[in-house]
Amino acid sequence: MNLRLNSEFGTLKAVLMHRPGKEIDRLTPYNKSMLLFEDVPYLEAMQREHDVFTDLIKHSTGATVYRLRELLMQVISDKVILENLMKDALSKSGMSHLSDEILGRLSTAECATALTAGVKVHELKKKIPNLQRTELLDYAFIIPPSPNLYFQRDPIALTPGGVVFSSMKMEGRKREADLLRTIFENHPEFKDHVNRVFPINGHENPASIEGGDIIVLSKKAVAIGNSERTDEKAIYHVAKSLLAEGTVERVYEVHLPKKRQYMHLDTVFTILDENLVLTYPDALNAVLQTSLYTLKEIQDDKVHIKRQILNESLLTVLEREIPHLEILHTADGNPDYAMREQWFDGANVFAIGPRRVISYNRNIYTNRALRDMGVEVLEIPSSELSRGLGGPRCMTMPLSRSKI
Ligand SMILES: NC(=O)NCCC[C@H](N)C(=O)O
Repeated sequence: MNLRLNSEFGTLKAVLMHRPGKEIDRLTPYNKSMLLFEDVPYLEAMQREHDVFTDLIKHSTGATVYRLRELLMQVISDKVILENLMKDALSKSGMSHLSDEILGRLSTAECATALTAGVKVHELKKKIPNLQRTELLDYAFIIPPSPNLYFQRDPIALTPGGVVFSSMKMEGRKREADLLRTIFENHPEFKDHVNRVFPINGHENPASIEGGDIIVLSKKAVAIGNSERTDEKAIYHVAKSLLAEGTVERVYEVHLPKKRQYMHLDTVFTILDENLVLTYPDALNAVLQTSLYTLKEIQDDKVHIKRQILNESLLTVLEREIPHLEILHTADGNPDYAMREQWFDGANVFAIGPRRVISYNRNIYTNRALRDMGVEVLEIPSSELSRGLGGPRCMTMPLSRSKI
């Protein structure tokens, strides 16, 4: 599988998803904000909604749906990989020294759960009865949970030039990128197809970037949101690496308001066809300052890029990149409904093919506007999935699409 994507709307052939699991049950009214949720979801209902979503993708496209948990289990059957992941997960609570003891008592499936849903002290005491660490509270996490894992769009991104492994901004999501990177760099199905664009050197990188901020405009152009989650430093490095690779010729940095409802660029607009974009009303006209990175020269193996501040709206930029551009506004531009539906990711539909999208059923005015425009809209239930504030695009990581 060639891990590069040239469009946002080519017919879907393979996608990575994560069915919400025990990590969701870790959310309480007290930790939900820190873990980036608006409410405490009802896990079983959430799983039912997610199953509808997955089945719909399979039946409407015939695409292969890869499951994060299965890939993780396959990868951690290698003891060294598991040890590294476990030590790293425990390091956040200063407990790496417990790694061998934990690994000696947990099955592979239990390890996968520990790495995604976290582990609490009282749970560990059941497995390791002589663990008497009085300084630790029974209900404290020894490994923190990753309840946002079902938003597979964010820990990794595929571009025309290769793979970006995110460096997540928020503490509650940092470990997701480590899991995904370990999977893609070690799983036999993927490891030989990863051309890593970011991070460039080693694991540690102080810059932050999340997949939801990366939108492929065409084979030659990529837009990256400078947002609540993604900073200028990361964009610079990704731009440099992409431009040096040579497929992409233009990288746009789009400044977004640093607000939760616009947390990533894909909360503001998505591309549904070669010339159709769905967007929150006026977002493209707003003063979203945009910079353009292009390649200056490569001399003695040193890559030099040029950054140009563009005094034009994102709309003008998109019109240049996407010939005959048509713009569709969420809720057909009605300000109240657009605002309500923006909160539940109205613009964040998932394109499974040209003018074919999967959308939350709750965004009724946006879905109506899409259908009026001739877009096929497949709806999924959204009472629980939406409590984490992310839509169908956020929940999917396309790995392969038909070429445009
Ligand atoms: N691409 C996206 O916009 N993803 C949604 C992520 C929601 C998650 N609760 C977060 O705050 O990171």
